[in-house]
Amino acid sequence: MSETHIEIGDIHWLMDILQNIDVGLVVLDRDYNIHVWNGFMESHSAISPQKAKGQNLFKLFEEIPEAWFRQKSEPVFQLKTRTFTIWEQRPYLFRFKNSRPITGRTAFMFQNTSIIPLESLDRQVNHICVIIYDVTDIAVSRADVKNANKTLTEIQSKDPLTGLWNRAGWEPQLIQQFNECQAAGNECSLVTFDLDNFRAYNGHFGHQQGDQVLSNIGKLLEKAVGLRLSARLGGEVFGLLLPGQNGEQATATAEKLRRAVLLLNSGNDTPNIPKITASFGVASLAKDTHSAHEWLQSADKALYHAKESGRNQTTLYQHRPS
Ligand SMILES: Nc1nc2c(ncn2[C@@H]2O[C@H](COP(=O)(O)OP(=O)(O)OP(=O)(O)O)[C@@H](O)[C@H]2O)c(=O)[nH]1
Repeated sequence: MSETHIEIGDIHWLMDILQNIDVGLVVLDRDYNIHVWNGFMESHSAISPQKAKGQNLFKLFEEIPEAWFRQKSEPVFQLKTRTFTIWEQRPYLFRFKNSRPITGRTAFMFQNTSIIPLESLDRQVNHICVIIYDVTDIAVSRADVKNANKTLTEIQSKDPLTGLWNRAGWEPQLIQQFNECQAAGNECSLVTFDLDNFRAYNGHFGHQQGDQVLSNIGKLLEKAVGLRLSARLGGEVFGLLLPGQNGEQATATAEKLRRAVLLLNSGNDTPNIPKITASFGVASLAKDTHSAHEWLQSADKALYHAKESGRNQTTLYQHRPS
């Protein structure tokens, strides 16, 4: 076999590899006209090499932002260095349909690209090669992990029965309100409330109906102050923040809620049967309230007082005169 014969064989193999390799290969000249368009590009774009060759890249693919792509390619021509684009910055260079069977949930193919200089015999770079990698699997699984983390955070911070924050989810809101209102000198009040004799209610009506009551309380709170500011702090204990309300106004809001809780008994007028009622503690934010924790403790003390005074009532925490 002569040397020339082997070289021709090599080129033949190289052409085969170029055609069949599972990455996109595109050679462009300085005017961004296409010189090479391999099998990967043909099968994903449905444009044959015959049709692609000689065409201007930006005319053939109008979705490619010209200024951005030129900025990525010019250093390759001028400095003979490689440059890259990654899917996190721009999901794709060519808008190809996603053809992956497992990660088929995304409509398009995520791509990373490398742009490499092609030197001619006189060492000039008049052509560049754009290599396109399909990274859809990586991008989709990264998005799956992100979504799973989001769901996990939600599970950890939300109460599934009422849809309200749980204590862990609510604490950051409480701390934020505390910090913001203290810094700005704005009024804000905190209310905690606890269903009365709920053990007896559960004992009489069953746990499932007890759950329904808790869920209805959640709806009342969502309607009254919204999901962001209210929480189920524990079994039958709830909390809500009332920005802009001083102690007196917050007491009026708590009383309104207390009456709304009473309305959950409609249809249950029989004497000696447990009724749904709740006791409320209100604490306005005072200048000498040192922490969100102390604020919550003040509301809890007021709630304890309401319980001790006979339940189904509201107590406003009395700050020491300054
Ligand atoms: N149905 C239901 N009941 C719950 C849930 N979480 C806590 N409870 C019930 O709430 C009741 C709380 O009982 P206690 O702490 O004795 O309080 P109480 O009976 O409400 O009495 P006071 O608070 O003193 O008025 C218990 O019977 C718990 O089982 C829940 O998710 N669903």
